[in-house]
Amino acid sequence: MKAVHFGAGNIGRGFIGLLLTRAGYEVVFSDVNDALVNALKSKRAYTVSLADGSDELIRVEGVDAIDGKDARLVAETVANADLVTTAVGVHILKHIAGALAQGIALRLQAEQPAPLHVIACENAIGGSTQLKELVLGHLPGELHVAFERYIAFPDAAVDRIVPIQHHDDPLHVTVEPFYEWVVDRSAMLPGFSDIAGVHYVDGLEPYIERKLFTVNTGHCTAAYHGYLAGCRTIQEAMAAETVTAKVRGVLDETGAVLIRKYGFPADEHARYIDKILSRFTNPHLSDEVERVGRSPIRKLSPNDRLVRPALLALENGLGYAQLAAAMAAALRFDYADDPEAAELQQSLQAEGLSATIERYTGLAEEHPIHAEVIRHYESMRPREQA
Ligand SMILES: NC(=O)c1ccc[n+]([C@@H]2O[C@H](COP(=O)([O-])OP(=O)(O)OC[C@H]3O[C@@H](n4cnc5c(N)ncnc54)[C@H](O)[C@@H]3O)[C@@H](O)[C@H]2O)c1
Ligand SMILES: O=P(O)(O)OC[C@@H](O)[C@@H](O)[C@H](O)[C@H](O)CO
Repeated sequence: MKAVHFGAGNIGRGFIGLLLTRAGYEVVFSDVNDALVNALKSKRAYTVSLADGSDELIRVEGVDAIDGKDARLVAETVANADLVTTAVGVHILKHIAGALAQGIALRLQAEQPAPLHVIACENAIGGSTQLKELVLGHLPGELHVAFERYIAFPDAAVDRIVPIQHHDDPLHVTVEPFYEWVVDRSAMLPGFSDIAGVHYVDGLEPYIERKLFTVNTGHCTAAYHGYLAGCRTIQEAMAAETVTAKVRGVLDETGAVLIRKYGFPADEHARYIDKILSRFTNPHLSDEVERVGRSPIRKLSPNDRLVRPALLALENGLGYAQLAAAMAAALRFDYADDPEAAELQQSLQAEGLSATIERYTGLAEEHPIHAEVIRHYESMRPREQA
């Protein structure tokens, strides 16, 4: 069985590639980073270590790579694959959709096309569904019926903390021991053999919302407040009581929303939160706040980890003050090397606070959460300069 995986980065190598090879797939990575592609092509293997204090090295074999800039090669590889996965970043999906569509069009030329599953492993609600819409936009109308019949895009939730890597070996990756990959079975075609290690469910929404609004809401809260407090890593941020209180605060708010919406038992959800907090403080990981806070425009967008749970809280008469404080801290994330952070700072300067909140969060000036974000923003100071 052959899988094409878009994105040979941290989660691509440290989670999806590792799990798929263990499940018996040959994995061809498609990436635009020439150094990564060349190293994978020449070594056809890489190593993974677990951040658990052990020295164990896991060797991943049965991998190859192709140049993601070569659309024709990508399409041919997709045409002959049994599975396609992605971990490129949700904002990059539009850039891979064209070559993926070409590969799908090639498959659909066969008299009896082989079914294909495409699973986007991105931190987003409905990532595969978003990719499906992008791919459909590249396919002529006469292929749409066959496309719906033979190509499936089950949504997924993926969870494993993989920081930016700093090793001499550019392919080596250190990952936390914990992992979870949940896939929506209801969107799959008949006859698909389960991938060992994947948890299939019939409704993904509770899983993706629980993951995004707990792991990722808590994580970005630690990153943004930690950044303002001058912390370098999430581990440092979680050692600061003022930051952990804010992380606990947002997780209480999202927890109340999740319990109300999905009926998770409160004690079970409390254990889920504790487990996540212990993952953030893993002493064997060093995860920079700039990685976890990256792309603040995406993180402030209406359907993502801050605004969406705050809207759900408001709708249900629940609290959202700490979520609003995390949004305010995101607006103060002035890390110049992050293009989205730079754009936000520019908008704050040029348009002012209220217009920036409205433009990027979708919360209009008269919205109660908007006022709460302003209140917190004004009470915060910019990052202490080193
Ligand atoms: N790192 C984590 O802890 C983690 C955990 C769960 C989910 N995720 C999600 O996984 C995705 C990837 O995150 P990451 O941390 O691995 O990022 P990363 O930057 O390490 O990896 C992304 C890779 O995609 C490649 N890429 C960019 N444009 C491409 C293109 N057009 N075609 C092919 N490849 C392209 C990049 O070169 C890079 O190697 C994101 O959506 C992220 O939210 C990350
Ligand atoms: O990848 P992002 O930018 O959506 O979020 C940053 C981190 O919170 C994220 O990568 C986590 O490490 C990951 O989602 C854990 O499963």
